[in-house]
Amino acid sequence: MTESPVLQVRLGNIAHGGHTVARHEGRVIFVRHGIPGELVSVRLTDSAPDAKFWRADVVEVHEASEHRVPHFWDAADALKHQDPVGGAEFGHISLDYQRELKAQVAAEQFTRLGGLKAEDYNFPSVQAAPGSTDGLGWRTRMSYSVDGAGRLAMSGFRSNELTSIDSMPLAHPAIESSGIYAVDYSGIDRVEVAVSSADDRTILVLLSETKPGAAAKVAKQFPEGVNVASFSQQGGSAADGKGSLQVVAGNSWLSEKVMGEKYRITGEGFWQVHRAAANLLSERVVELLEPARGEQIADLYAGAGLFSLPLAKAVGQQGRIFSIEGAPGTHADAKKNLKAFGQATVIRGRVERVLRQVARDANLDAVVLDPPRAGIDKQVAAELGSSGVSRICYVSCDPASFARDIARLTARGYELEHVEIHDLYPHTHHMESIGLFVRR
Ligand SMILES: C[S@@+](CC[C@H](N)C(=O)[O-])C[C@H]1O[C@@H](n2cnc3c(N)ncnc32)[C@H](O)[C@@H]1O
Repeated sequence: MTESPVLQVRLGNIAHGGHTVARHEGRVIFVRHGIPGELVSVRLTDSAPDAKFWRADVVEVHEASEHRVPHFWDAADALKHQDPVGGAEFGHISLDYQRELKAQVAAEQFTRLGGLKAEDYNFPSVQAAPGSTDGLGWRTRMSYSVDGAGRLAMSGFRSNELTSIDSMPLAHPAIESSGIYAVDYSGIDRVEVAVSSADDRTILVLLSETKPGAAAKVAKQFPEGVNVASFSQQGGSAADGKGSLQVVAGNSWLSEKVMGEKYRITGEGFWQVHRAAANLLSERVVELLEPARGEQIADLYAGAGLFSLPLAKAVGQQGRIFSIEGAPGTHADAKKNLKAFGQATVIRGRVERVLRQVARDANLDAVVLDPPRAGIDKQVAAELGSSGVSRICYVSCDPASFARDIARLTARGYELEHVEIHDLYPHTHHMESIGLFVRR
């Protein structure tokens, strides 16, 4: 096998996706694991002669940034491993500077794709989430592969090569101390682990079997009290209704508590990952949207009803909430979570298909949008525009699709009145934005 070429480059600005931008003989190279301003050697990972740009990973640092710190996790350290595991790609940067870089990426996306003007806008800084100050231990949900020897493993940043692991410092301490790394997972190909942030203790392990009966054998190795469910894939995931969950020990769901209300979340159903996220986002959505008694509000991409529930409380019995979610398992959770609220209509369906009818039947005062990474469909922006709804609160986990949707909503008569960014994914390049749009 021939080794990929190594070049020496000076790293430029940060780009969306967590790369820094370098140039070599006129060609742009997107470089991982570096910091703007550093002089580094990089190994080319994508370098087709006719490609518009190349990709590369830092392998040696000649002039380090003042913001460089030793990576907290050996398995993810690009200076120690040619194919470090993914999931902590900013771990070599000080936490404060990670946030500064994220703010630069967001401002660049908001101006370039969103059409906002820097002179008219006070672009937000990125706020630390409440809780830990070192950015570790925040993940209440983890997903692992299993290697050929039956051990928990993660894939390389840029490959499917598995590296077995015996810790993941971003995982919640209860996950780290649950004994999951000492178990033999033979006959299993994926392991999902979740901890309830209601008590910071109750663990649910979801096992995807390649061999029938393997989950029961694995479950015997866990300490008492760990909930275990098996998940058999029939061409999909439990969340899209194509698989089935079976309890092996305990329950196949976890309880959560947010703003004093209880939620039930099944196995693969969606729930926010950062331990502070559900509370923080619910509080901010309610504060920004200011729901009033008697109002009608649609919660689109509603998940298990995280925002629908406090909104239902705020609008009261004279108001109406439409909670719209596409994944059957998550929708079933939303139905249970909102059962006590007669003012809530819980609808299973794709927003693109359902919104028009809801907007026609109701008299919507406000909308919450919390779409997946791809953002909202063009048609959804058009329907919001013609519905005439006066306030839209948009929660986004991707600044590029959010910026594109800022432009779409602006073109449909909305103005971005407020935007804020939260660091709900420390030590990665990801960030969570919340925007409030008002009708002009
Ligand atoms: C980022 S999550 C937000 C969920 C919820 N707001 C929360 O914070 O817990 C996005 C949700 O949208 C759902 N979803 C994705 N695409 C959808 C679509 N086209 N129509 C309806 N729901 C969709 C996913 O299943 C997921 O539950």
